Amino acid sequence: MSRQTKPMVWSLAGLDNSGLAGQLADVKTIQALGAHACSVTTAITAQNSQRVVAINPSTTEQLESQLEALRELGEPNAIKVGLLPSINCLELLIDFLEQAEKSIPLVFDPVIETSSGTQLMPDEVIEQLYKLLPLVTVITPNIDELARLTGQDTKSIEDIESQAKTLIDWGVGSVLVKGGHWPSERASDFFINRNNKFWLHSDRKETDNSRGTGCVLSSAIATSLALNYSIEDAVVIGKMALNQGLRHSYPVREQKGPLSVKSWPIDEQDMPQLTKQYSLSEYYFPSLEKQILGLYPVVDSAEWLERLLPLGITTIQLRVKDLKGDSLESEIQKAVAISRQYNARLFINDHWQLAIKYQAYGVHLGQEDLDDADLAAISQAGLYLGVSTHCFYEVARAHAIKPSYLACGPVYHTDSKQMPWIPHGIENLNYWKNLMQSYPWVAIGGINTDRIADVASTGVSGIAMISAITKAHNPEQTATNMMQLIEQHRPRV
Ligand SMILES: Cc1ncc(COP(=O)(O)OP(=O)(O)O)c(N)n1
Ligand SMILES: Cc1ncsc1CCOP(=O)(O)O
Ligand SMILES: [Mg+2]
Repeated sequence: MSRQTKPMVWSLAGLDNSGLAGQLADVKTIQALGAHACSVTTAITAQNSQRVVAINPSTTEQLESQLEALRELGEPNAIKVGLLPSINCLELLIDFLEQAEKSIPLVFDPVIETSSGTQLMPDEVIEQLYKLLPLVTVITPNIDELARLTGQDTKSIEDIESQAKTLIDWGVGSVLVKGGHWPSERASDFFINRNNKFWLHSDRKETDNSRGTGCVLSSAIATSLALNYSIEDAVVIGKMALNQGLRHSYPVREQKGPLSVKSWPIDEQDMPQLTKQYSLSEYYFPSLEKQILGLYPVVDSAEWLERLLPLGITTIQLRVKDLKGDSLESEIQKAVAISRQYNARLFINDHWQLAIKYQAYGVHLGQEDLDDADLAAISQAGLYLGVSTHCFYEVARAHAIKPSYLACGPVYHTDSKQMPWIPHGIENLNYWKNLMQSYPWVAIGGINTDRIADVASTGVSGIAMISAITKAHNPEQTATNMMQLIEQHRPRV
């Protein structure tokens, strides 16, 4: 008997008996992403791809008994809320959430109308929604629903941003405005909460079979929250599930059919591009193509380059945290000169202006560095770019920049830098590398002689480290051993 426990996600939504949208779409998505789905059916809607035949809201007794039965199973790890067809249903949900022992992540897809134009949520419920909003972790309106909820016209990108902010002011934790119906080249969604705001862009998928997109997106977000992902990661995973679902969508009896989510995201083509402003950048960073970065020491002085480059190391990073002004500039200038002498790829950490000034090979930037760096200037100067990533949100952000490599860390525990991240381990390193296959990957964090064979076996392009070399008893000997181990263990293609 398997003892594996799965998180539990409730779909509190309307049943669409044609299986195109609503609760059946939710349940299929939740299960495909690895959680256990439970249902509280708020209405039985009789529909097919052409029309809505009837909407039969569940009675108070039916709702209460479903909640009672599920409550005895234990509180859910997340709830996806869809159609709320009556005031009773809204009030029972609010009571349940207020009486819950802990705060339950709640994703609200405010389905007001079907895509064919039939109103599903009565006006009296829409008017009372303000009572639910402070209990909502994330709401996922489309443009029409955003306009209806805020009572304003949504005519521009600025309107989307300011109306989403209005929902935050009314107490919602986060808002994801779906841009699927917005007349733009890409399908771009806007996210905002009190700490962050960004856009998620994906190419539009040419298909008529797009029934249930909102249900798939919201239940994928709920499942990701149940699996303990942050809200930023959860919306990226949600968009990936949606894109995957669209790729596998199918017609039903030659009529418009549903999306089909098959599994946890495993394909780079489903990864959205994440930008802080609406527009996507148009600059370009050089590709490393088939070049293998190999052993990639991260050092804090030019003197280390003098010691390590004669060993045949081809990639190195200068990461200076304690110098400023002239002494910093002269260290970078010296390091660039030595790297040229050995024809090595020198990445400068953080100090992109000086990297441009002295024409280093490349720059390595973390996510915080990206906020201030002039990426257009780095690109124009022809420098290679490496970007640190730790999670879905950061990978999506890096994907919008298309750097020369992506770094994944910490792979193991590290004492060289304080970070909020749990180490990825080899399994997650493999996941990221297999997911984003068009990029060379660099592994970093806690890598040493004992662990380097496992890391090299993943096929990453570069293996970066600080302490295993700079704190070694004999750094030159250690680096030489590690280069041999990489050579022995890296997969041959
Ligand atoms: C190869 C490589 N990967 C990750 C980092 C970390 O960069 P960053 O997140 O900017 O943190 P600091 O190094 O600036 O502390 C790196 N330097 N190199
Ligand atoms: C800068 C950095 N970024 C992710 S892990 C790390 C530190 C790597 O140092 P070490 O190789 O000593 O663990
Ligand atoms: Mg940095």
